[in-house]
Amino acid sequence: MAFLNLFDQRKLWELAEKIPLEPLSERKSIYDALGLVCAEDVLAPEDIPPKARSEVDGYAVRSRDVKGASVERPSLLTRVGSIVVDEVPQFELNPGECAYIPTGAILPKGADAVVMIEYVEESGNYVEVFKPAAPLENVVSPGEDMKQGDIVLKRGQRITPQVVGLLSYLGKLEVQVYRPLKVFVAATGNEIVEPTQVPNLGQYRDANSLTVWSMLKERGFYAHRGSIIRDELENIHEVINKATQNYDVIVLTGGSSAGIRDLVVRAVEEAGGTVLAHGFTIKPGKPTVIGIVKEKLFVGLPGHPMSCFVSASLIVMPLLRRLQGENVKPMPLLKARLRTAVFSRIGVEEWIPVRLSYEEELWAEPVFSKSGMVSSMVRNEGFLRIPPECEGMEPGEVVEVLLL
Ligand SMILES: Nc1nc2c(c(=O)[nH]1)N[C@H]1C(S)=C(S)[C@@H](COP(=O)(O)OP(=O)(O)OC[C@H]3O[C@@H](n4cnc5c(N)ncnc54)[C@H](O)[C@@H]3O)O[C@H]1N2
Ligand code: MOO
Repeated sequence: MAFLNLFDQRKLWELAEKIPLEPLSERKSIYDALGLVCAEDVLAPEDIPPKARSEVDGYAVRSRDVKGASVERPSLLTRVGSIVVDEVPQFELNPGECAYIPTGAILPKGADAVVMIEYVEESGNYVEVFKPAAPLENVVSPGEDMKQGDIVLKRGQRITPQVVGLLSYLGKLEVQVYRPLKVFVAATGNEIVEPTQVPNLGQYRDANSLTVWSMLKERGFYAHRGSIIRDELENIHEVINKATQNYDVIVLTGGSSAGIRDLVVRAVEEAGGTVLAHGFTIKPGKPTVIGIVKEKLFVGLPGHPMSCFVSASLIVMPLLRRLQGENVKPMPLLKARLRTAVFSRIGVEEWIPVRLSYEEELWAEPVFSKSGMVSSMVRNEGFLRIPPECEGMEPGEVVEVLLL
């Protein structure tokens, strides 16, 4: 009987270990690498900054000279120069001396702090300083940002816009990245028709394969959507077999449950594959299938649109990102106070769509939803987590919410 032994979704990485996919890597321009996963440790080629640099517009000083300075008892210094932002100062500060310095410029020798321009008054060659400056105040020391040889980007880190900026700053214009896994996605179901078609009564347009295809593309995977597959064992296993020739991952939606038309598990076995898990401890998303066919990953997602989306978010995307070489961190959960009571079944981690509002603190209001409803995918702003050991939660309780 199906679903007597549910796989604990929190042990997903144990499944990942059993999947024989090794991502290949290639060198790419950093400007074509956004969203991909870094396949090397990138080291800082030199100390950054190479010389002490001012963080503000002000006066470079010797901190000792301005110790105890105040409006009543300013320190009087001699201005011996004015530094230009892209030049190395050619003079040194002796005791009692200061120099104008703009934000970003290199400090002259002898200076160890900068006083912001707001706290000084200049008259002729003299400068009155009304505020003390601690050693290194308003200064970035040599190598304080990055030391030569520091790992600034780790293998497994995703190339974000910030990473593109950092690598540009370092002049590292190419980076080794993992090649995106190639994923084949298709919907199964005799009642499912193409989005371009007008459905008859009892037919519905395909939402699922396009939700998953979009999620994959958003995360930088190479995703191809195949045409809708009829609920016939022969058809399904033929599509799986063919897809294993060109793709690393095959994702089918629908037919994953226990009904007579739910043929996905049988099709995996017919294609010579092994089912590693059928049924997970999450709701929606329970009937998810994970298997291996011809050394490729097979995923069967539930047909109910909400279940398909939740399973794709909590199982498929983390799993594929991990197999893609990414160092995947647990998804961050927000704390919110629950508006109305929710109930659940022990042993299952339930995800309830919620709307969020802010009244002194964050509040989560459950949104009415059923797994088979399509609008629930969009009507919510997050998912409230009911832990497996919990039967429900009371109004006012602090709960965890995932933003998807
Ligand atoms: N006797 C049992 N019945 C069901 C169980 C169970 O444990 N025992 N589990 C339920 C759960 S939970 C889910 S989730 C669904 C999943 O079923 P399937 O994966 O077999 O999905 P289908 O039967 O193919 O479709 C379900 C539903 O979703 C609509 N659908 C399917 N594909 C699409 C698509 N691409 N786009 C939009 N909508 C789609 C389909 O028309 C059906 O209404 O099973 C429960 N049953
Ligand atoms: O687990 Mo199903 O995925 O609730 O609707």
